[in-house]
Amino acid sequence: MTAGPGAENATPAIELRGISKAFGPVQANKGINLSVPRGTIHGIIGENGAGKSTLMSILYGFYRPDSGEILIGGKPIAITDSQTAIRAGIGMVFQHFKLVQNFTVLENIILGAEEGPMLKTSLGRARAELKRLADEYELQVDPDAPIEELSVGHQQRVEILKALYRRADILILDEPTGVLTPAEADHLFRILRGLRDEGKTIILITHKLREIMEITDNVSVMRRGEMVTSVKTAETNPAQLAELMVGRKVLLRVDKAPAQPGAPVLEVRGLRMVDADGVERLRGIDLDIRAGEIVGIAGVAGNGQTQLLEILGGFPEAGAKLSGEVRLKGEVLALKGSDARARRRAGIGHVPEDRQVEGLIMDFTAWENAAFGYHDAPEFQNGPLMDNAAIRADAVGKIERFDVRPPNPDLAAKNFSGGNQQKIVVAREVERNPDLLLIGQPTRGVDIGAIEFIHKRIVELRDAGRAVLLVSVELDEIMALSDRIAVMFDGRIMGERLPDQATATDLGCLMAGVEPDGDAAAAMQAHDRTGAAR
Ligand SMILES: Nc1ncnc2c1ncn2[C@@H]1O[C@H](COP(=O)(O)OP(=O)(O)OP(=O)(O)O)[C@@H](O)[C@H]1O
Repeated sequence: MTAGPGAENATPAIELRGISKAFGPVQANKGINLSVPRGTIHGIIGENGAGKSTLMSILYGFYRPDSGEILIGGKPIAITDSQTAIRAGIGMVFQHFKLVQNFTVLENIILGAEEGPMLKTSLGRARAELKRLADEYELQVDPDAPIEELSVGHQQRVEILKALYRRADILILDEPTGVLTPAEADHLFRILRGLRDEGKTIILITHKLREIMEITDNVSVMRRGEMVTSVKTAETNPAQLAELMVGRKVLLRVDKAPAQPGAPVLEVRGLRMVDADGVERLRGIDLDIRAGEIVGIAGVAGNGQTQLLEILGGFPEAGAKLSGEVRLKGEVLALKGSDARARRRAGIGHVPEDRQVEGLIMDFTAWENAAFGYHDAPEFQNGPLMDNAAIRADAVGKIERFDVRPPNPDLAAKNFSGGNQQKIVVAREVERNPDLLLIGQPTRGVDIGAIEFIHKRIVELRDAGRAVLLVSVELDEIMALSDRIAVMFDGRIMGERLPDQATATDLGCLMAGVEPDGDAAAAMQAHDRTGAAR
């Protein structure tokens, strides 16, 4: 890939010199130097906790560096807050969007821009400007739709539009494709290339080496707070980047023997769910998982996978009406009410899709979170009391075995990087050796070294004769891990495939609600419709 037109310009768009930042004993950034040429897409990669988000938060004025200098367009600048960053032409699209959910698209776009260049614009002019940007950059969204009614892909469009509305020249995107469907990710990349080609500078943080190879001009690698190297993308390859990131060779595929399925562990019959608004989310699910097998559920987010996992895990949405039958090792599970702890006691481990909301209590420490849901287990009791020393000792072992960084059991969950938070949840659930492991988006936001590790643990659990239900929007992950693939669309299972017989096109059609023999155009339309749904 060649660099965009502005790449020859000698003054870099961004230059960081000797940036350092510590959080207590953790040195998140150590003397970072980085130069990003104008009109290029620059990838930043690194393991979880390497310091990428910290560095970008410094650039966006969220944190002040302890030392070092920032130059934008060759001029030194003190970025004391995000308003200063915005005035310097920097826009940021966060991993967890910062939109006001019950405001409309237009309201979100103008919110906070009052102090910016659009100070005196009327709402009418703002609307016209939004339409112009949306047309020019193919970022169509309904200006009057409340954010909460948009799919995540469309919410991300709003974030990008918001930055463009503020005349951002430099756009930072933190893990932008983690929540997108493959089609949405392709669309995003087309937009980023367009922005680059008109001279804007883009920084892309991602764990996906495929994306780095596909879209970036240059890539910088961080490791343990330091900048290891910056290279031209055309002059490197995924294996080399993986090694630079992790400091050792990484297996970029899953190594597993054929499954040897045993007796049924999970049997789901005619499971239906109507949510509190009367919308039917599950329309009669039949699904079996046997001991020693991994069944992967593929599908575009929002087609009922979340509800299925939540119901099986024992915490259905409030007000949901459920019917059908679920058996675990032959025993019928009560569908009424919500009792995640009872499900865990019955032998169901659960790594929820959204670790920050359902998997962890963010203000609690790592050691408390490592036992969360199991704290009433006999080994954690001392007479009538909880044995905190035992819980803590157990957590220390998990942190060590799962290489959670920093290995500090007393740190609050919120102060770990996303990938390390995920390791805490996975360690807690996998190490209980459950009969059935429910695992949703296990490697979202997780670095490749840790992905390799988490995938290995899942396969080991299977090889120990356990059943695994995997839900992931990453088709690669589904194909690599599953012994059987079920595709969900609109609350139904559209079909099942064996991974060695399934092609991405075949699965893509089923994910769009169309039998693979069906009309391709209808498939695409259906796919677009699901993209717009929640
Ligand atoms: N507010 C904070 N308080 C304490 N420690 C923090 C804080 N923010 C970040 N850290 C620590 O700083 C280090 C760098 O974290 P950072 O989020 O920058 O990593 P990252 O490379 O973006 O990781 P990921 O890929 O998982 O998002 C980590 O060890 C993290 O635990």
